Order: sequence, then C-alpha cells, then structure tokens
Amino acid sequence: MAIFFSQLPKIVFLSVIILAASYLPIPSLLSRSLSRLTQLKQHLSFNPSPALPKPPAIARPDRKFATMAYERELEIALLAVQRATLLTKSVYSSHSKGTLSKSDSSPVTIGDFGAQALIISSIKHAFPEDEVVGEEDANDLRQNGGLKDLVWDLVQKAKLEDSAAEDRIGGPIQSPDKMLDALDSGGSEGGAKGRIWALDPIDGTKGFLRGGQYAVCLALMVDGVPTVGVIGCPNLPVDDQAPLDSSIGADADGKEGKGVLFGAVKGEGASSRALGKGTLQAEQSIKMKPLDDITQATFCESVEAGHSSHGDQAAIASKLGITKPSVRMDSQAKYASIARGAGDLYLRLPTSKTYQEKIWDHAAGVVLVQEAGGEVTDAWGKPLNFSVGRTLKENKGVVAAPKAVFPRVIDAVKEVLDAKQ
Ligand SMILES: Nc1ncnc2c1ncn2[C@@H]1O[C@H](COP(=O)(O)OS(=O)(=O)O)[C@@H](OP(=O)(O)O)[C@H]1O
Ligand SMILES: [Mg+2]
Ligand SMILES: [Mg+2]
Ligand SMILES: [Mg+2]
Repeated sequence: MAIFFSQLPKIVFLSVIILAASYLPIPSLLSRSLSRLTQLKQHLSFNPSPALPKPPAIARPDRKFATMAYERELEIALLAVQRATLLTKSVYSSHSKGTLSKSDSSPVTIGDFGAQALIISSIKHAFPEDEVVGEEDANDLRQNGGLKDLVWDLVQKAKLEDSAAEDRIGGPIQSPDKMLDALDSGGSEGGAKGRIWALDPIDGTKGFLRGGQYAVCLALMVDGVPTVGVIGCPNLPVDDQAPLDSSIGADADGKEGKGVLFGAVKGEGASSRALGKGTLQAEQSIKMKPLDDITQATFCESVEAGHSSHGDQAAIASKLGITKPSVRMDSQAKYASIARGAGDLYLRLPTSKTYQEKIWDHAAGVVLVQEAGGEVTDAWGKPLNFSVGRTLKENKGVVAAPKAVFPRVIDAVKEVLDAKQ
C-alpha cells in the first residue's frame, strides 16, 4: 500500500497522458506519414540519388556523349569564341568601332583586336605549347595609346557570366601589356607539323561595319589538317531550320532568337547551340540538307564583289538549272549556313589570279561542312591545303556542296572557268 501511495503521482501523470493521447488523431497522423513515405519512395525511384552530384562520367551536360576525340580542345574553343563574341557584340552595337585601314586597304576594328587578344589568351592558358596563326597583330595598338586603351577597356568587360567557364579559359587578361603580347602571339607561320590554331577574330569585317553578318572563327589544325572548328555567328538565327535570307539586324541580347555557336571535330560530327553568355547551351547535331534536285538548290556567296566573282557564280548556277536567287552573306556564316542545311552550296570563285586565300578564312568552316556531310575543294576540285603556311597558296577559290551532288557542281564550275581561259 505504501508503495502504491509513493508511486501515485507517476500513475496519475501516465493516466493523464494516455487519456490525452486517446483524443489525438493518431490514425490520421499515421496515415499521413505513410503517404509521405510512399511519395518519397516514388521520388527516389525517379531520382535514385537526389542529393548526390551528377556522376563524374557526364562531364559535359550540354553534350550527348561523355567522351570523344579533342573534347577539351572543342570545349576551350567554344568558350573562347563565346567570350570573344561578348566583346564583338558590344562593338557591333556601338557607333565608334575604332576602324583602321590595313596595308592591304582592308578594314580592322577595335573588335578584331580585342577578340584576337581574348581568344589567344584562352588558347595559351589551356594549351601553352600550341601555335596560333591569327589574322591581326598589336603593331597599331603599340603605336596608338588611345586605341590601346579602348581595346583594353573592351577586353576587361568581356567576361563569361559563369565563373567556372571563365576560369576554364584562364579568367581575365591581367594587364594591357599582357593583352598586347597575346595579340602578338598569332604570328605562327603555320605548316604541316604539330598543333596550330587558325584564328579569324572577326571574319567579314566589312559586314561587321555594314551591320551585316560576321563570324568569330577558330580552328585547330593537326599536322596541317583542320581537325576542330568553331564558329560564333551573333547575327544568325538560333533555329537551324530558319529560312536563309540576307536580312540581319542587330540582336545584341539574343532576344530576337539570334546568336549561334557552331562546333565540329573531325570524325565526330558537327553541332549548333544558342550562343549564350556563360555555360555552354545544349547542342544539337547538324547535317547538310539532302539535295535530290540540284535545280532547287540555294547557293551562298560573298556580299563583296571584290572577294568572289558574282558573274561566274551566276553562270554556274544557271548551268546547274538553279533559278533561286543567291543569298549574299558576309563571312564563314556561309559555311555554317550550308552545314546546318539552311542553304545548299557555297561558291567563292576567284576574282584575281594573285590573291591567296587566308587559312583563317576557311579552316573552321571546312571542318563544319565536312562533318555535316559535305565536300570542300578549290574552284578546280583540288583539296584545300592548309599545311603550306598562312595562306592556301595554290588553291584558288572555294566550292562547298553536299557530297552527293559535289561532282555535278564542280563539273559546272570547271566548265565556266574553262570557258574563260
Ligand atoms: N580579293 C579577295 N578575294 C577573296 N577574299 C578576300 C579578298 N580580299 C579580302 N578577302 C577576304 O574575305 C574575307 C571576308 O569574307 P567573305 O568574302 O566571305 O565576306 S564578304 O561577304 O565578302 O564580306 C575577309 O576576311 P576578314 O578580313 O576577316 O573580314 C578577307 O580575308
Ligand atoms: Mg576573314
Ligand atoms: Mg578577320
Ligand atoms: Mg580582315
């Protein structure tokens, strides 16, 4: 009895708890917990490890395949070109482009200088041993401090929005002197041995100044063979299926669905993606359009009549029975456009017997077209030889077409050229 009275407070306390519990909605609490557990189980079955980082095998979420040849070269080239287009777009939409005339009377702008410095700095960070054949050099900036300051200002502002991507290409250039040194590191003589990059920081500078198409072009040549090609086209539509036309219009923010980044690796295919400003966007593979009826072809040619013979090109088109008017477009956007099937043929018939085509005007475009199912030769059907220096020397003109129709096209080209001899 004494024990009962000594334990009475505990007994009362426990009784109160049991009584209170009987009023609580225990079954409903239990059923809610069970349903939560079921939801969690379903969630886990779709996301086996939701809290874990992505498996390391998928290093490039923008790519469909985990590994391929020259994967790092392609990624660095894509990021380097992407960053350079941030700079060129800012110059494109500005009134003052700091234009100079070079010794061959062709124009160069602060955009060309800045883009070349940024891209070479990216390449040298990732692949310090590689050489670069770049179109521009720093001579004009070394002699003109005002111009150098303008370019330095642009170069400092051009940063990828994603800091990890920016780090992959070495981050910002550290000083104006380093910028000049980078710009001057594009003086390789080219050749048939080793790894050499061909860089056109703005291809189609005349188009760039006119408010037309232009392209930032970079290719890696291995033992004289174009192997990786990247082309940034800020003024082409993102949509690979968009009809090809010569109208453009500035679209600095990509709001009008413009801005494409093309990439290709020899033997691995070609792709396009929205240009973007930071991490690489998801890519899709591109192919030339199958062309069953050559008379329905759309052909691309230069805007500048001094760069390719509009007359010869019209004669070739008429020989092939093509009735559609040509699409005139500046830069390697022509190669990119036929590679994605927006156009079919690219004709660049020489205007002079002495002009030597520059390797940076073609290397990236050639990889793109070859990987999209096309063939590219000079106007006489000879393969373009990228292993003989900074120019294509003996190769005159360019003809690019889908493989299946290439023989017909080159025959028509030869007929027109032979008739002129
Ligand atoms: N005479 C002659 N013949 C052939 N090519 C020449 C000639 N003169 C210049 N160039 C080079 O043409 C590059 C411009 O590319 P496109 O001709 O495709 O563009 S355009 O439509 O004519 O603007 C252009 O490249 P960028 O200087 O990078 O713009 C030149 O390297
Ligand atoms: Mg060029
Ligand atoms: Mg150029
Ligand atoms: Mg030029």
